[in-house]
Amino acid sequence: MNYYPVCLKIEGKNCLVVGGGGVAGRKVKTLLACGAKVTVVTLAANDAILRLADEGVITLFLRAYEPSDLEGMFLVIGATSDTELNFRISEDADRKNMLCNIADVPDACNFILPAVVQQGDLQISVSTSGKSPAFAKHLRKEMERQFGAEYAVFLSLMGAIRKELLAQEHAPEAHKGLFEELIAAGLLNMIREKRDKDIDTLLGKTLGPEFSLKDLGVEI
Ligand SMILES: C[C@@]1(CC(=O)O)C2=NC(=C\c3[nH]c(c(CCC(=O)O)c3CC(=O)O)Cc3[nH]c(c(CC(=O)O)c3CCC(=O)O)/C=C3\N/C(=C\2)[C@@H](CCC(=O)O)[C@]3(C)CC(=O)O)/[C@H]1CCC(=O)O
Ligand SMILES: NC(=O)c1ccc[n+]([C@@H]2O[C@H](COP(=O)([O-])OP(=O)(O)OC[C@H]3O[C@@H](n4cnc5c(N)ncnc54)[C@H](O)[C@@H]3O)[C@@H](O)[C@H]2O)c1
Repeated sequence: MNYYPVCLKIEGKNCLVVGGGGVAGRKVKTLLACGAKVTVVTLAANDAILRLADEGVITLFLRAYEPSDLEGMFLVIGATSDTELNFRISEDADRKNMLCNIADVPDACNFILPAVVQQGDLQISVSTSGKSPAFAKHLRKEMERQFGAEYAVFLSLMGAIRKELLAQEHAPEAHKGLFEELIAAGLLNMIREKRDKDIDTLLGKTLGPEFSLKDLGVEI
């Protein structure tokens, strides 16, 4: 079976995590990093989760899970040590057509989590379709060595250029060529080697004199 890959926008959305141990803590962290409004329901919570609740960053209910906890939630992640409960959460979510991930129980998930390489706005997700999470992690670590901080700067610059061009006119075909030219000319390498003068020359030649690192507000 093929999983359908997506990038979910969960900013401002209510997301529920059931469980309060180390695994739940990791899921809470990634949900928060994507701007979700996180609620945790758990019998007991570890220090990291208690601290987030004290700081008002998450909503915490220290009690057993109830099906009504799913009301108004965009997605649910189950990370409890109770196998029977994990399947019950999955069935409740299924009845509501909700997104549901139960940590380490692919049969109870309608989405699974990939290993993620993150460098600024660059995200590379690795999934083995559940065949080997350990290998997904291994590839993530290998790629983290390959994709350094220059990719984050490169995407800031490409994003700023693209915003400017789109504001000027809507000509996707013309823009596409310009982006390809910048990439083919080795802009990424220039950033890696901090060749700011060469970058300004390339931007001026390809896009026009009004394009420079300073004008675009990007520091390398
Ligand atoms: C990628 C990552 C993301 C995350 O969890 O956020 C993730 N698992 C990670 C680590 C990891 N998990 C496990 C090990 C021990 C070694 C091993 O078993 O390989 C390690 C390695 C370690 O910890 O070192 C145990 C394990 N995992 C699953 C099962 C059950 C089964 O396969 O049936 C069992 C056996 C439980 C048991 O023994 O009973 C199932 C799933 N784990 C997934 C994701 C989904 C498929 C992802 C894919 O398509 O590859 C899926 C299907 C569902 C899900 O959980 O979403 C994260 C790495 C993050 C990172 O570091 O970058
Ligand atoms: N993906 C991974 O990396 C990974 C690694 C280890 C374990 N796991 C899986 O995730 C599960 C959780 O792992 P953990 O290390 O965080 O376990 P843990 O024992 O530290 O935490 C389990 C949590 O579930 C809560 N809980 C139990 N019954 C509950 C109920 N009825 N209602 C609400 N909360 C309840 C407990 O209070 C506790 O906070 C494990 O059982 C295992 O299946 C996943």
